[in-house]
Amino acid sequence: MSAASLARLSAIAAKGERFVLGLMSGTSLDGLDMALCRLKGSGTDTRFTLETFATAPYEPSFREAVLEVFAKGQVSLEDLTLLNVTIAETHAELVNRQLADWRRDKDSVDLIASHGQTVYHAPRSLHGRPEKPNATLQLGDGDHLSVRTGIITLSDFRQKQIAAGGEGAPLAAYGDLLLMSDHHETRVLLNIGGIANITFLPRADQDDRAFSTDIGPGNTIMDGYMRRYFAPLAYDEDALVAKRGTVCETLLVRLLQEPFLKLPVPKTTGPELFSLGWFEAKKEETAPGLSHEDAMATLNRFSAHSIAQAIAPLRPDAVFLSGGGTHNPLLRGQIAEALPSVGLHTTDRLGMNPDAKEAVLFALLANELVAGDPAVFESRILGAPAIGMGKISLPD
Ligand SMILES: Nc1ncnc2c1ncn2[C@@H]1O[C@H](COP(=O)(O)OP(=O)(O)OP(=O)(O)O)[C@@H](O)[C@H]1O
Ligand SMILES: CC(=O)N[C@H]1[C@@H]2OC[C@@H](O2)[C@@H](O)[C@@H]1O[C@H](C)C(=O)O
Repeated sequence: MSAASLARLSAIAAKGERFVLGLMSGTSLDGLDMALCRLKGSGTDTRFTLETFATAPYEPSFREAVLEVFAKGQVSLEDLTLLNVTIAETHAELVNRQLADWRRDKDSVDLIASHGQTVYHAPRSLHGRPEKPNATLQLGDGDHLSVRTGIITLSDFRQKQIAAGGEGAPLAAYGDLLLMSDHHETRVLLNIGGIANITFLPRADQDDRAFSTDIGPGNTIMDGYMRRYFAPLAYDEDALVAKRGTVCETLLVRLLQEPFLKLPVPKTTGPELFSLGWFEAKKEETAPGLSHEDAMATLNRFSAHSIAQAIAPLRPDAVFLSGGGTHNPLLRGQIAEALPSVGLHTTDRLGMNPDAKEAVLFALLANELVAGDPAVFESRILGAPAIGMGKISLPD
């Protein structure tokens, strides 16, 4: 660790304005989201501008390598060890290429904020062993990213949150609270990625606390089904397949009986639970001969229904949508129909690009670690400790 790098870090912390590149690779494994953010100040005084955003799609071979271990109970330890480096090297290469594309010098980026790739999420509610801890594993080591890009990198944000008593996810509440809450409007921010999650942001005169929670599947089972039966398609673009099918009500009722959906909030989950295997077992029990189109129609309705069911009791004034599910017209339409008295918008309306939102949230967490005060979160978020998150890697 050189004194020069440490001095640079404290100079960055002291600046009035920082450029932070947020990196997010979610459960859909479609690519690396990169959000270059300009952040002024910190805490509730944070002012944010999205300078530019891009998603670099993954090569099929990279994606397959990740899928070898992704959300699996048993894997090769050698594969896992190699992937920790491969993911970081791949992300570093994508960052270097993207910065060149944007004609941004690396010295103009103060920090990288890297989420890494979740390969296994194991809160107690999922592993079911009360004597064991909450745990989660994100690969793509920050040291490799930092050395290969030459940029100070903050990474692995979830571990400290678990150490301080959380489940390590969702972390969205921290950023949403600082950037998106409103004095006069009770908001729900709904992100539909592989898994769907919400952040509840009560208006000032409400006694409730803010919280983030996973609520069930977004696209992950639909994507799995498409990859299995409609290869080489990786997802149901514009819901073309689901729109051709009819919902199987018996199967839908069976899917909605999943105990996770009834657990109190906040809670987290992942493709470890909501997998293609989970769905196919229930389909075999209730509707073995179902056509692929009907299966996709049922899955689409299931995501919409479980999402609406989680939001309705919160009685928000407005819901703001982000994530890849924003682009699925059938899913969006069904959510809107199931919540007739609530305005459903995308986060565009709040000045936030819906595809960039999660990458931005990690940039914001990095900004808080170097320049913020965790006390700003004290007693404000249910189930989420007031701490700064992220490990610091220096390039030399
Ligand atoms: N035009 C479209 N039509 C239908 N679905 C789409 C469309 N565009 C994107 N999607 C869906 O969005 C998914 C990608 O979403 P996103 O990038 O938000 O997920 P993620 O960040 O990987 O997930 P998570 O938030 O769970 O970690 C795709 O896999 C696909 O299912
Ligand atoms: C363990 C993990 O990576 N969880 C992700 C995933 O993707 C959506 C949902 O499941 C959410 O809990 C989380 O990501 C977002 C960014 C979060 O922590 O807020």
